[in-house]
Amino acid sequence: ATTVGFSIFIIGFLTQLVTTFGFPYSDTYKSYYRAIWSLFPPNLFAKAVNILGDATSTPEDPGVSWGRINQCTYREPDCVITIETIYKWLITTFFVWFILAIYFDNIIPNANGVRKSAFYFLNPGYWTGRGGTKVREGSICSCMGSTPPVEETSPTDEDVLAEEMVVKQTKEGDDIDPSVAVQVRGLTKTYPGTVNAGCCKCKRTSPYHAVKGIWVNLAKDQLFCLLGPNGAGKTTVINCLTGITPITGGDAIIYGNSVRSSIGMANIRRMIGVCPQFDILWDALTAVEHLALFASIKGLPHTEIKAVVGKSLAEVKLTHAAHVRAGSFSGGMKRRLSVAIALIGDPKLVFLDEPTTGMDPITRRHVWDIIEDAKKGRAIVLTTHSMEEADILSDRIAIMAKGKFRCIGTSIRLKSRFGTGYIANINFSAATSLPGVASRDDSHLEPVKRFFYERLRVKPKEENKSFLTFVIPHEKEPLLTSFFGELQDREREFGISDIQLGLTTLEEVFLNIAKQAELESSAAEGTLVTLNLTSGTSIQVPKGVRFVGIPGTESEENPRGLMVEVFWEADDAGSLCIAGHSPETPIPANVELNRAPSLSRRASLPRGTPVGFVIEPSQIQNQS
Ligand SMILES: Nc1ncnc2c1ncn2[C@@H]1O[C@H](COP(=O)(O)OP(=O)(O)OP(=O)(O)O)[C@@H](O)[C@H]1O
Repeated sequence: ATTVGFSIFIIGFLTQLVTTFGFPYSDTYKSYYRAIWSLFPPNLFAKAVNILGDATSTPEDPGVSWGRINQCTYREPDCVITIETIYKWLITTFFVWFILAIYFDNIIPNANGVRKSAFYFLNPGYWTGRGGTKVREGSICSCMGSTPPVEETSPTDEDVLAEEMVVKQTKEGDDIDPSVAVQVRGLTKTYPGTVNAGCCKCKRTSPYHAVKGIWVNLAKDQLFCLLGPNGAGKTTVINCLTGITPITGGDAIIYGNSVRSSIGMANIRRMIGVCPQFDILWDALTAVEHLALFASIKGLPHTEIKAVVGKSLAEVKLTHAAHVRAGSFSGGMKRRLSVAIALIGDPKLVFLDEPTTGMDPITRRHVWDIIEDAKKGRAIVLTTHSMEEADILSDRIAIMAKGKFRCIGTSIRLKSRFGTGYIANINFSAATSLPGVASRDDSHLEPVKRFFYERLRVKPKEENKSFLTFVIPHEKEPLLTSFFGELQDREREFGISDIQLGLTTLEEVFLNIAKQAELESSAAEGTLVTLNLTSGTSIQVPKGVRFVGIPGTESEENPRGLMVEVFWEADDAGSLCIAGHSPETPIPANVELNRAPSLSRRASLPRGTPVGFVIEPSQIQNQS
């Protein structure tokens, strides 16, 4: 901006200098030169100053009065322009530049690539406020704007497919269920890539398909949670639904308004509240000033603003900092203020993008209560990396990865479909587990471990002297009633103080889904990570793989070679990384071995790095 401003200043200075020396306001020059030159107001201003100078250079000169603004001074023998004409030109060019500024402001893409069509003003909807024009994205230069379409693929998950069918049916009938607040119809978003325009051609980085066709109905009075690893596309979905970034394909209908239409988007903006992922606050404004500003933007009557702001501040526990500038707030205080801004003015739809990031546990729970209360009478879309938050607040959850929904449903449904089963926690009474009382070792655990193994064929996942944790697969479900009945009857005999049975956690579901997505994409793209085996060697394995065969381990004793189970965890950024691996075990006899690399980009690997071969989990599970 500084460079542009400085350039305009230099150009203005030069053109005025040229005007002062007589160009083009004399008979020597054609009239169309003067017309073109006069389109730039500083040139006219320079000419007007010249005329005034000529009219007042000596005490005898008469000057310029209203009565003589249409007359030239005697110092101008070739009188081609008067002060009156200059006034007319200045007024006309003011309107011309003003209209052009509005026009270019509409058609030049903003920071997020949103723009209107070049002929938006020809659409009657623009003037009548009905229908509106289509919101466009990308540059007005065609070589910069074209992006390849997203490849259409059917969802592999039955619930995601069922949701898509429900939306498609209502879309065809165009009668949206009144309980639906938002209907997302095949939303796609492709970032066009960055462009470097050379003198002859455009150079661009490849486009990126951030969202690849999402179909979903979001109900009123419910909180819909979007989960997914970093880069899954959650924020992009929110940005598309709030009009921050234009959608590439599909549509979304929010309370009857399409996000593709400029008027629809204007209506949507009036009924939504947004807490963006990164706080957009003014350092110089206080908390009260922020809330009062947003309350008046949302159209709250001035008489109510003070009370509403006070209530909002109390809800997010910021009353003590009401008159403190936001620039001196801690990260957690800024998030709370952003949440309060999103909820002010009673919006019908609220987007909360990772609202509790950086909050301490007490404040976080308090904000959860606020969000829970806020569900009444509105729909909420939440993204979070906290599985606890998702579990507590969500009515429905969708897990996204690589721009697609991988699963959708209630927390219980996801846990029962994608979790490994049930978790049983067995706590032992103090008498048996306290050191020095009954036993110093953990021999009291053995009968229970045996009991679990004999009846359910499961070994403990975690153990210490006072508790055992078992993961029980779904397929053992029919045995569980009698099993736990018997365990309860023998509680005293085993020294058990407490038995807890629950579904596996949402975190486990999340990791399973993320792993599956990583596996798919690594197969397609060739993403490999190094697995350092405890035996000392290293192999490359596809990200997210569970069972992997180790090349070069075939021996007389183990003719099929050895394999390991790889354990994964999410790092702080939400990406999958290796947490460890199981001991190396012989590959079972009837596992089908496909040693051919399934990866397309082996050439990019360091030379001589062995690549583990993937063994389908179903083949291993069939063994047990
Ligand atoms: N303006 C942009 N131009 C190009 N690519 C972008 C742009 N914004 C986002 N992306 C890419 O789109 C993908 C999805 O990004 P998005 O921010 O929606 O992910 P997310 O699921 O919200 O991640 P996080 O959990 O880290 O917030 C990422 O790979 C990101 O790099």
